[in-house]
Amino acid sequence: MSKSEIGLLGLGTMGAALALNIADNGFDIAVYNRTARVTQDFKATAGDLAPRITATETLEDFVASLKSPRAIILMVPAGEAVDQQIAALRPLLDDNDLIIDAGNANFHDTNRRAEAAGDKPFLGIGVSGGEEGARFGPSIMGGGNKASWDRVAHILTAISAKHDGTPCATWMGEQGAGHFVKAVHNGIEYADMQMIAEVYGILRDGMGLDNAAIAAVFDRWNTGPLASYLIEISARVAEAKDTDTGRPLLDIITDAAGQKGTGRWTAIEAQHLGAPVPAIEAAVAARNLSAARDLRQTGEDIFGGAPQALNGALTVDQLEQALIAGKIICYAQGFTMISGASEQFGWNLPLPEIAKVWRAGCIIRSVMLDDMATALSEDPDKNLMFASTFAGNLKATHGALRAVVAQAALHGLAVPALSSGLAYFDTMRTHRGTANMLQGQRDYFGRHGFERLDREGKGFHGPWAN
Ligand SMILES: NC(=O)C1=CN([C@@H]2O[C@H](COP(=O)(O)OP(=O)(O)OC[C@H]3O[C@@H](n4cnc5c(N)ncnc54)[C@H](OP(=O)(O)O)[C@@H]3O)[C@@H](O)[C@H]2O)C=CC1
Ligand SMILES: O=C(CO)[C@H](O)[C@H](O)COP(=O)(O)O
Repeated sequence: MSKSEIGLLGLGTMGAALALNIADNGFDIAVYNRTARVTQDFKATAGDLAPRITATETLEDFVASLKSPRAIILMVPAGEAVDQQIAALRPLLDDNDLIIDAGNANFHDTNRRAEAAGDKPFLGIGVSGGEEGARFGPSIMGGGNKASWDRVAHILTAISAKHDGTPCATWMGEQGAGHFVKAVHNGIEYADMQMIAEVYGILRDGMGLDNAAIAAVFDRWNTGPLASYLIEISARVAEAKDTDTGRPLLDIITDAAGQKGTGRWTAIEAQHLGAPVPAIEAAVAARNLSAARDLRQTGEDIFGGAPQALNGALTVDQLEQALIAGKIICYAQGFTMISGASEQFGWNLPLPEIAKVWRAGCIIRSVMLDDMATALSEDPDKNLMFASTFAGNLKATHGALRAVVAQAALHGLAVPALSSGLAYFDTMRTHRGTANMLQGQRDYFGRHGFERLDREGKGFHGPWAN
């Protein structure tokens, strides 16, 4: 039997879809899964693609079924599972065989694994698009040794999404660069989803729209500047009916969000980098608070439920404008963070290419990313809010964002991501800020010293110093 060009370990939601995508693009692939029955079922249901798939039930057979030098994709949960599989595979592999971690790894882990691999090839690649993207074309953010990327680039570009014919698969930089970019992608995903959820809350609780009407609003927005995968699927979620009860699905989904950690990694790393991403931080906090359902019930019992009807205080068009502004502000934060990491880690991350690779296939794909790619190509170092296209958009929309945040506050409708975005925007257009007070306080209690506007130098103290 002829040997396969590539191997894939981990036939869960993403791995199975990715393996079919690889086979569908004409590559012979060997697969292995910890639970052998899953492998058997996978091959049995692969239909026309089955002849391209070699199903194996031991790691030894898996490795033996691959062409040398081998390339093996891991698609298992982040953390220990990746380390376990690397440890199990390495003794069976030759020194120039390539291991590719294609799951959502913390980039610090990827850096560590790349170090530990030494001269043995190792890549960490971020894959986005959910199950459908993995099956028919994900967005791929590669990281690690460039020569190793080049060995498999023909496969990764073939299986990736295409935007106007351009593959959405790009090498981002050494070591954990690909997983870092994927984490920021997911952080932006969290913020984008949170802002849509906040607007959904206003439509539902503030304006009294039913699910069908909310779906119609999202569908309409999906034909304008907000056109994106997340707006599109929000309409589908809003209109869905539960197959058991026939009730609107949204009405029976528990209001407690799960999370696997990528948004949290992004928020933590942003703090380390000193490149804050408040919209993403607000989105992570909102997920954490959503999970505290009992506590929220206690709050409602004590204070009464917060949401009140808006009685015409806002229009649906203002919500659309607010979401446009919030989205620009949130992406400006994400790209600023990427820029900070690029400098800090010496990665030279290609910001315009990152915007391009997110234009198709991934969860945050949207028409706006095309304009972002253009703006970043013109000046990758400029905060996106200040690029002429987006400055123009913000001038036209920030009034609506302000109205939405203000009316939401007055009517007990929590909008943490939108309001943090507005605060970021206002902070970033205020030259004379308020940190002079912080510096005065720090000097008062700790002799930390301050700089003066009227003199050169550092380490000045207030009159309390003596
Ligand atoms: N779902 C999504 O939308 C996306 C997920 N990802 C990332 O892709 C990776 C896989 O996710 P997903 O496919 O959703 O996960 P699933 O839970 O669907 O599948 C997990 C797979 O990993 C295997 N596995 C779990 N633990 C181990 C272990 N200790 N050793 C060996 N194999 C193990 C499972 O095998 P078994 O059958 O034996 O349990 C299964 O094949 C994760 O890193 C995830 O964050 C990335 C983008 C999108
Ligand atoms: O990477 C992804 C999409 O890009 C995964 O779907 C990820 O699981 C989403 O994150 P979380 O589970 O924390 O919501």
